[in-house]
This record gives sequence, C-alpha cells and structure tokens, in this order.
Amino acid sequence: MDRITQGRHHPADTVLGPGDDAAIVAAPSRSVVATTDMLVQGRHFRLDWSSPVDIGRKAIAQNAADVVAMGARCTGFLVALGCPSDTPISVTDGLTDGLWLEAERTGAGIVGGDLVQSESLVISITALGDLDGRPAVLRSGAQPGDVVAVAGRLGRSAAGLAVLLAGIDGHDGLVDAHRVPSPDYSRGAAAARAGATSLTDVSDGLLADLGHIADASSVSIDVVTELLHPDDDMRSAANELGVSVFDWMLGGGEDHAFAGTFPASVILPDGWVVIGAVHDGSGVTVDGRGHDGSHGWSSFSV
Ligand SMILES: Nc1ncnc2c1ncn2[C@@H]1O[C@H](COP(=O)(O)OP(=O)(O)O)[C@@H](O)[C@H]1O
Ligand SMILES: Cc1ncc(C[n+]2csc(CCOP(=O)(O)OP(=O)(O)O)c2C)c(N)n1
Ligand SMILES: [Mg+2]
Ligand SMILES: [Mg+2]
Ligand SMILES: [Mg+2]
Repeated sequence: MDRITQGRHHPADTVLGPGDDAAIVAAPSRSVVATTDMLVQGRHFRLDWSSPVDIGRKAIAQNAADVVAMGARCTGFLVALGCPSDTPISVTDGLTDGLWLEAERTGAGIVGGDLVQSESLVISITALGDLDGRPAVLRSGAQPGDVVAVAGRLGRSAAGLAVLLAGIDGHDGLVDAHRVPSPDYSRGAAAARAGATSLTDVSDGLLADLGHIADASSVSIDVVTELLHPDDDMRSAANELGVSVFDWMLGGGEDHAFAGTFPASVILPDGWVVIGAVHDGSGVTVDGRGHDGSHGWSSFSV
C-alpha cells in the first residue's frame, strides 16, 4: 500500500490526501461534479496490447473527460484496484505511475482508493470536479439553429483497435491513440465560458454520443461528413483493412474528444471545429440521412 500512496506531489485541491479514513478535497463552488468509470481486463484493455502505464493513463483520461464534459475541471480522483494475487509489482507500479501521470495532466491528484484481490485486473475510478462558479453544461441544452462542434480527433482509437485486432504491422500512431487517449482537458471549461449549450465526451462513438445530446435536448443533429477531415494515417489503415474511414470517425469510441453545441453567433474557442448543425426533430443523421453503420460501442451488445 505504501508503494501506491507515498512520494507523490499533491496539488492544491487535495486538502488531505491518502492515509486517513477518507480524503478531503476542496469544493470552491460548493457543488461537486462526480463521475465513475471502470476498466476491466479483456473488455477494455489487454496486457499484451497495452503497458500498465498506458492502462493507468487511459483509466484517468476516461474519467477526467466526463468531468470536463460538464464544463468543469478535475479536483481529485479515487482509484479502486482489483488485482490477481500473482500480479508483478512492476504492473502495479506501472499502473500507479500511469494514473499519476495522467492525473497531473488534469491538474488534480489521486486522493485515495482501495485495493482488493480479484481474478483479473479491474480499475474503477471516481473523479471529482469543480465548476469554478459557472453553471454546468448539460446534454439537454442544445437548441435548433446551434452549430455542432468537436475538439479533438475522432476515430483514431477505433482505427488503432482495428489494427491491433487484425494484427497488421505499422500504424504506430493509431495504436498509440488506442492505448492512451489524449483529451485536452482545457476544452470543456473554454466551451462553457464561450456559451456552449450542450457538451459531452466521445466515449462510445460520435453518433451515439451526439444521440444522447439529441435525446436529452429533444432536437435532431446532423453531421456533415465534408467537415470531418480524416488523417492520412487513418486513410491508409482503412485502405489496408478494406473499411471506410468514416466508420471509425462516426462510430468509433474511446478518443474522448469533446462534442458540443454552440449558438451560431458564437466565435468558437481554440481547438473547436464545426461538424454539423442542430435542427427541430429527433435523432442523429449524417449528411441529412439516417446512418446504416454503427453509431458506437454498446456495453452489452458484444
Ligand atoms: N450503475 C449505475 N448506477 C447509477 N447510474 C449509472 C450507472 N451506470 C451508469 N450510470 C449513469 O448513466 C449515465 C450514462 O453513463 P455512461 O454511458 O457510462 O456515461 P459515460 O459514457 O459518460 O461514461 C451517467 O450519468 C452515469 O452516472
Ligand atoms: C480488449 C479491447 N476490446 C475492445 C475495446 C473497445 N472498447 C471497449 S469499451 C469501449 C467504449 C467505451 O466503454 P464503456 O465501458 O461504455 O465506457 P463509458 O462509455 O462508460 O466511458 C470500446 C470502444 C477495447 N478498448 N479493448
Ligand atoms: Mg460510463
Ligand atoms: Mg461521457
Ligand atoms: Mg459507454
């Protein structure tokens, strides 16, 4: 346990870190943003595909993105770890380093957790955040006439996963994007300050996650494929595997890019790019039509 808790620098929101019965985390806004997400070996990661550092980073990124998708910043993380009894120390050390590395990118610390013996590796994180006095940006605020915009790259994680599953060589950048998402954690608060009407992170797939906004806001959302710009390395991997690059961009999860809606009059903050529009109606369309391909990952379908 000492290996997990000792020798780390605790940022300002950590009023009391690990060691007592519970931690104390600052809540300057007097309301706390809270979310939890779990990574399960075999389901969310494989140790032959990802290093322990990668897995630790991904676990934090996935949770931090949900805090940021409320327009908040992260203030602390709680980490519950299940490990087989024969897990090498190098694996738990790597996980801990990865967790801390990504936590530091968010500006928050790991304030506590739990460690149990289990049959496979399971990492469950609870992330806390603060809105710094602003209202949260919910999924329910999109208005007909708004633009739809994203911050971050789409489809690269799904492309990397497809490369790993197919066992083909090369495409290291895509495989890296699958191993460790790289959300820019400043984008959510910037969107909130600019007047975003709704916000989410892309965890399951762009169309699925925009679908949550469309449902919650009682609007329809149209994505314009001409406004999505696939990278050359995604195009070449798609050609090699005989699939459409847009399947990854529209239905691929785990990039943890941010997607949101803004009034058409707003000058978008840095990093945000228009990809579509909000209309009256319901559901999500692509270039004005229903999309036959996958809209995103579904937790219980495979
Ligand atoms: N077991 C659960 N108990 C209570 N709420 C849950 C549970 N699982 C998911 N939720 C809630 O459902 C919503 C959607 O969850 P999820 O699809 O996991 O979101 P995300 O993709 O942003 O992580 C969240 O508000 C989450 O808190
Ligand atoms: C070994 C392996 N197989 C498949 C995937 C693909 N995958 C697993 S979970 C997921 C999407 C998000 O998962 P979920 O548990 O729904 O997370 P949340 O939406 O709660 O963030 C995807 C695309 C993977 N990452 N690793
Ligand atoms: Mg979740
Ligand atoms: Mg989310
Ligand atoms: Mg999900």
